[in-house]
Amino acid sequence: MVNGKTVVSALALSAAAQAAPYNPTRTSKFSLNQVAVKKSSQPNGPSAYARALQKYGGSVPAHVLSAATGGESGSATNKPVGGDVQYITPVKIGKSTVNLDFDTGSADLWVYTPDTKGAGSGHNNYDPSTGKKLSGASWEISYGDGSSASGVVYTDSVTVGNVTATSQAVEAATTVSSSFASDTDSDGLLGLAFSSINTVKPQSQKTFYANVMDSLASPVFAAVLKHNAPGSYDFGYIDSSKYTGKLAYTDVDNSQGFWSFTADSISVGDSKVEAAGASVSGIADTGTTLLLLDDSTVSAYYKQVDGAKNSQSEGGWVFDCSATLPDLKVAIGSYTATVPGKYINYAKQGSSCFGGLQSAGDIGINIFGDVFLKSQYVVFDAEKNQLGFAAQ
Ligand SMILES: Cc1noc(C)c1CN(C)Cc1cc2n(n1)CCN(c1cc(N)ncn1)C2
Repeated sequence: MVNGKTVVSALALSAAAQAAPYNPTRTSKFSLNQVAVKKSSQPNGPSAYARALQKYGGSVPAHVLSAATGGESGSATNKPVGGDVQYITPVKIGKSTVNLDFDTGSADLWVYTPDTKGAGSGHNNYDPSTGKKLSGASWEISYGDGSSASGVVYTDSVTVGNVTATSQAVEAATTVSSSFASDTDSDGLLGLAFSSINTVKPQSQKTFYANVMDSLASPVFAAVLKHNAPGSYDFGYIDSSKYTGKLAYTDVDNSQGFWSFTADSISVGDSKVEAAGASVSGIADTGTTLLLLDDSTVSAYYKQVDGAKNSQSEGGWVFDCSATLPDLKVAIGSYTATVPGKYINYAKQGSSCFGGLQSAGDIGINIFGDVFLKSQYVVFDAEKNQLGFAAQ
């Protein structure tokens, strides 16, 4: 998680495995929900076609949806790397294709170029020859784990799935910290937080989502992160084939630039673990690997795990790898999001296993990172300022 002023810590394990070369995006066929296919008095073939497909539960190809609504939509496949440490998605920028970490906790789209110092080899570079230099502009960002990057800015065409921002600010790194330089799984980040925390100076720039929102069939995107399996980022539509039950919507507080929401309670098994009756606010953050909650909630959770201990030497809560971990239930209005206990057995670490639920420490806010998000289909809606959750 990042905000313009301070850096917040996000525990993450970087056991980054080498990412296999990554095949390009395919737009996916999908069944439609929530995207009104306009009925009109004038004949509209694509609308009639989309409605017919929908009527019988068929999937509506993105190009048909586009023609029917006049709006863009598309889906890009993401892939977990390093043991669910991060999720990378192919993005076309100008004539380059790079694999980016989509991050709903920050608002800068930054990439490597051949001029990036210390980046070494192993990254796909953006070739800025297709871009237009944003004269006098610079950026500098630091993240929760102390990693950082900085550089200059171009504008260029950026395509995710088959959705294109024609003049997107592309932040070219001249310097990156060592943890990025050695992370050959990721060629940079694509920020999906609110543009208010974009770090470009003297004039902050809009995120990819902010730039395409008005051209989308529906002004939303959805994050589908999975445990150890490919998922997707869907732009401009909601794909009801990717979740069960109904989407539960909740208000977003974007005053700090984040997708911040409030959970009414958190329970382990049948007992509530947060201070009785206290609600729990936090941010939906695809760029943070783990689920970070307040100390008391985390302690109460691991109290239910035999032998769990908060180890200084191991860097957090660890337990015997054979332990059975209880599910964690997050009540959001009348909906309960359930994080399976097995997701909280995050990774083997020495003779123990390291918890996917850890203390948020002195961050001051809770971070619903990938360990939480990979149990949910999450709709991000900046027009209605709301988040939608449903079980994957
Ligand atoms: C990804 C990742 N996550 O943990 C590690 C380690 C990695 C890979 N690592 C070697 C390099 C790295 C570090 C970060 N990233 N990539 C992505 C952005 N980071 C965030 C985003 C955000 N919303 N909140 C906090 N940090 C920190």
